Amino acid sequence: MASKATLAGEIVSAYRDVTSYPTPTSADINISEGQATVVLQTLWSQHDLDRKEKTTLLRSHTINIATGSTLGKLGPQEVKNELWNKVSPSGKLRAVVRTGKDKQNEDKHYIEIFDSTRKLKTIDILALEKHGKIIDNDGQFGSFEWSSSEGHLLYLAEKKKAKTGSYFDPKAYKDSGSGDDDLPNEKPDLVRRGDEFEHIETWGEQLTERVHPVVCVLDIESNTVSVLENIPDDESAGQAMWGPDDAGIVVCTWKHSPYRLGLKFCCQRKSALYYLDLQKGSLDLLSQDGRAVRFPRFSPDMSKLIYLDVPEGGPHNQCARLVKIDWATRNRQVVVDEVKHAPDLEFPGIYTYNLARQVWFDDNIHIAMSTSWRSISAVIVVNTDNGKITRLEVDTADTQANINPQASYGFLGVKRNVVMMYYSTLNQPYNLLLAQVNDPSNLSSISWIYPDDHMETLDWLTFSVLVHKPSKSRINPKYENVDYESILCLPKQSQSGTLPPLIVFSHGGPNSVFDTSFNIISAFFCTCGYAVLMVNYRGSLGFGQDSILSLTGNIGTQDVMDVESAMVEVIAKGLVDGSRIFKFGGSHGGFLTTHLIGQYPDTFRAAATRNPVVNLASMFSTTDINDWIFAQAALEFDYRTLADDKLLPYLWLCSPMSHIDKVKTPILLMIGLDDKRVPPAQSFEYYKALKARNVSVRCLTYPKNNHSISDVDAEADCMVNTIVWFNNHLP
Ligand SMILES: CC(=O)N[C@@H](C)C(=O)N[C@@H](C)C(=O)O
Repeated sequence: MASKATLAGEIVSAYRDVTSYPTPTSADINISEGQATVVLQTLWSQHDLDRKEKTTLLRSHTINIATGSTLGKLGPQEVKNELWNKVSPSGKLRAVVRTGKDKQNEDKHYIEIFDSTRKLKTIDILALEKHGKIIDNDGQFGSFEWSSSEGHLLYLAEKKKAKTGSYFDPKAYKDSGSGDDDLPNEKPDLVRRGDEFEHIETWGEQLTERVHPVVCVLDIESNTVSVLENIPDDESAGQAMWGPDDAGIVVCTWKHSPYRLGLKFCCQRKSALYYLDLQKGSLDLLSQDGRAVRFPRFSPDMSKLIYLDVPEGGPHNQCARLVKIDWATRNRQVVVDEVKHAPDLEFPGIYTYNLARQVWFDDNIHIAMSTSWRSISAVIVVNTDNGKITRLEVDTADTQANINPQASYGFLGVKRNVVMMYYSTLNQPYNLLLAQVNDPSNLSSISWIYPDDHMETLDWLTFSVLVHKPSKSRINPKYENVDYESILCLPKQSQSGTLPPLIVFSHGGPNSVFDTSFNIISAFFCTCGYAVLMVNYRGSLGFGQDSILSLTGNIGTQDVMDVESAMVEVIAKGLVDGSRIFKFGGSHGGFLTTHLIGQYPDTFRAAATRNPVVNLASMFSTTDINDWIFAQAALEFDYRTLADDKLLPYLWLCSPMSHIDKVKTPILLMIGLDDKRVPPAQSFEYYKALKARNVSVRCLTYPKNNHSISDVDAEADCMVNTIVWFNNHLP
């Protein structure tokens, strides 16, 4: 791999290198009772820079679980146009949701059923006109589940939309009964006249196609679809699962009224977990009032249901509780509570944006999941009877395994006690690992199987995790003991012995976290000769709920100073060149970037930022999550709240814009023109203010890109331009 890339061609090829490593996204295992051979199928995501898209790759490993030997490998092969692909509980059938277009270029969704030798049937599902598009595995609403009898499929789809037309269209009628229209009731295909331009509320950033998801059941025998009607019409449904004996379903819902607030990255939204009894048609609330819910999962014997909850409202991601419902009694019990403070390496609580579909071991007692544990992504096994938590990881004393003690792990699922995971580090791309764990209460002597040869270690990057204690003046009096961390990545030492320039990288959220997993951006910056300091300032996930709460009401000061002091500590170690410092980060990380160049105008050579929050006062009325501003500013929010004359001065003072007159640092602004979270106007406001002050600013705009600017070509352009911008400002 490259040493230092400086020319545009070298930078591009460095980016190609670091994006050539795929990331595992899901796994499925086929294992028959009593058999030693398992077939592990994994899906991976990889950038294809030439096709300008992310490709989904399927890999298949046949493994003898007793000996650990890999008997065969297939793939990677590309998977296209599949929304879901799921094997039935017996392993005999497979259901696929496939997308396509017809000759008129209209969207098609097909459900295809296979057995082991042939395709049994294809159902043209949209042609049935029962609902809109089927929802994919979007991490928010989508689920796709075989019934235990294998006769039905449960999934989420958009509610069927009424057809709308113009007042001037002779074929259009209005069915609301309020207008002056003659409405032939027998008309099967009503078209609502005059509603064609009605505003449609959506679930916001990255969920702009989600309006009103409903639960659907397909009867495979008769090819008929039922849309379940017992869920209140004012609630969108998601994450549906079959209950015991297929007699009902459990489902999460999110209320529409008074208006929808964005759901992406927002685990605290008002929501409920219900049981819908299909025979009685009744709907029972399972979750606790005032708690926001996610990820219901039944135990294999269907006697227990677990899910995660956090308080409703407040910061957008928080320490979650693991809750268990005993199905027979419907008794609800908190298995793992919120952790307020976790000194040193103690368990800091549960933090996750996702939960694997298969989390239960066969004993119906233990579950496994990924969670942030300070700056590491860990896999934990939880005893749901007594709440005992054990970390599931490779024993680093096992020299044969040769795994870095700071490695991050991700959990893919468990089936018949075969656990599927992956690990990686900042200098080692993702590797699979697998183990038979017959006694989940004893994780001490697990024989891990590595289905692939170990992925190479990238010798041009080294990293270390640093702990930072806030200095006396920076201690938060309400949360005195909260510390924080950063991860320092160093590029290969230059032959001349000169110290590398440093990029100070802050994450967004602010309630998210950097971990030691392989990170394309940091690897890329290091290949280009820069050291990277990834700062998990107070407020990051994985450090206890107190850390999250310590930041509310202190954004723009506590987080800014945490980042600046971590940087000063690292410079003092003499590992980086303190005279060549750069700042990078997006969203709330852009808020920190623009704050830092305003509050420390002589520190940074240049800065680059993606969709930065620059002015809370003007963002309030334009973002899909106006409550975010209130939560982070520790102000009460209800849906009627406005940024009025009392609040505006405060919001202004918390904002980077209030420091604009001090800014001297040249800055690159990268803007997703379809960003609903931090609308483009934020960056344009900053751009104009800098132009008017004669500060060097360059602005790149990415049409059809949202807040994450994650289209492959757009992301690549951002990364290469960032390094070119920094290189141009190196002395
Ligand atoms: C909750 C949320 O989306 N906050 C944004 C302001 C933000 O910082 N987003 C992060 C997750 C990002 O990196 O885009």
